[in-house]
Amino acid sequence: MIYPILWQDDSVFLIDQTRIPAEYRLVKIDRIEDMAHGIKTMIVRGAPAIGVAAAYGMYLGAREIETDNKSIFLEKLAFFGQQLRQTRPTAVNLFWAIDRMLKTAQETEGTVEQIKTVLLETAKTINQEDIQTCQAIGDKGLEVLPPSPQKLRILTHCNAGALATAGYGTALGVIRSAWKAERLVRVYADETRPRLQGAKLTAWECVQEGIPVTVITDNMAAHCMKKGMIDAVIVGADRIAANGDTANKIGTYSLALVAKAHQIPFFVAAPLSTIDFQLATGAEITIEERDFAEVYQVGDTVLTPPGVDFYNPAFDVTPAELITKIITEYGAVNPGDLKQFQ
Ligand SMILES: CSC[C@@H](O)[C@@H](O)C(=O)COP(=O)(O)O
Repeated sequence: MIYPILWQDDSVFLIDQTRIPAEYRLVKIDRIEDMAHGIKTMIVRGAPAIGVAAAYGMYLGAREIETDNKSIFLEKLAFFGQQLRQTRPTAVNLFWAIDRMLKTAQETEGTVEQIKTVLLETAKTINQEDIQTCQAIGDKGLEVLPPSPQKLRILTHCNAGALATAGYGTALGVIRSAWKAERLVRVYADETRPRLQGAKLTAWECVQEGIPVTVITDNMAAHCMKKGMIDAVIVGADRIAANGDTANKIGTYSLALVAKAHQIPFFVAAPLSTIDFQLATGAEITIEERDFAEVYQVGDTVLTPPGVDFYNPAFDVTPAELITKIITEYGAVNPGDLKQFQ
């Protein structure tokens, strides 16, 4: 099993996702600044993984605070929370984890040292819970996959796998469960421009587990569907509004449109911590815009002539009506029925 975030010898170790598949390297993180940098530069990425990393980041910040005074401690901890909140705006799990750590600190009785111990335990719990949640999503997802054909060909976008969570994955968790249940014949992985999480990370995870995987460029999906090569689409999510509108990696929306045009079921797999009930619709979701360099170059190779303008939104919002089911750890529901989880 792949675990992208490990707590060992009083430090956090992250699998450096900017290096895979060329190199498997662990980065040791001891300070909150380094965790904030790791999230911002995508050494760790994927909504649930960012949440788990932020939880450990809050503990790393907490242990740097030198005071016995609880009010001063809480004030400094809130400041560290602000630092982490500024790393990436779209994945709500980041904010969810920071808020949970702050609430735990506020509600814990005892000395500052005791609160620090409880915060470490809470970060470890968030880590463990996420692995169990993903396994539950995998099992629940299996129940709603199309009954035929027996062996499915599933298309996914970006990486919503073990690397994007504490382990097992959401969309790729359902795919893993389908593989174990002998309901899967092949994964089609969109390469996912501009950062190529599909070509690099999803393909790497599938190869690790011996799951047959075909990488296609993003603009091949409609063609593959028309040729009858795809039975279902499963993607992850970064933030889901109360009405089921779903922000996920850029390109997810067009994939949902072409799936609808070909009458192919389109599933979103995500934990409840990805649902933001404070937002009525997806129009309110903040979309991260990233460095233009991600668009104008691949590796060190510049693709475009000088004098060109660029636009680089990292996510888009798929309207709820294009989503067949949202698969959570408590079961799969119609996007309009999320309120039952509030
Ligand atoms: C289980 S991860 C779900 C999403 O976070 C994933 O699909 C995605 O869009 C990741 O984006 P990234 O920019 O790589 O963090």
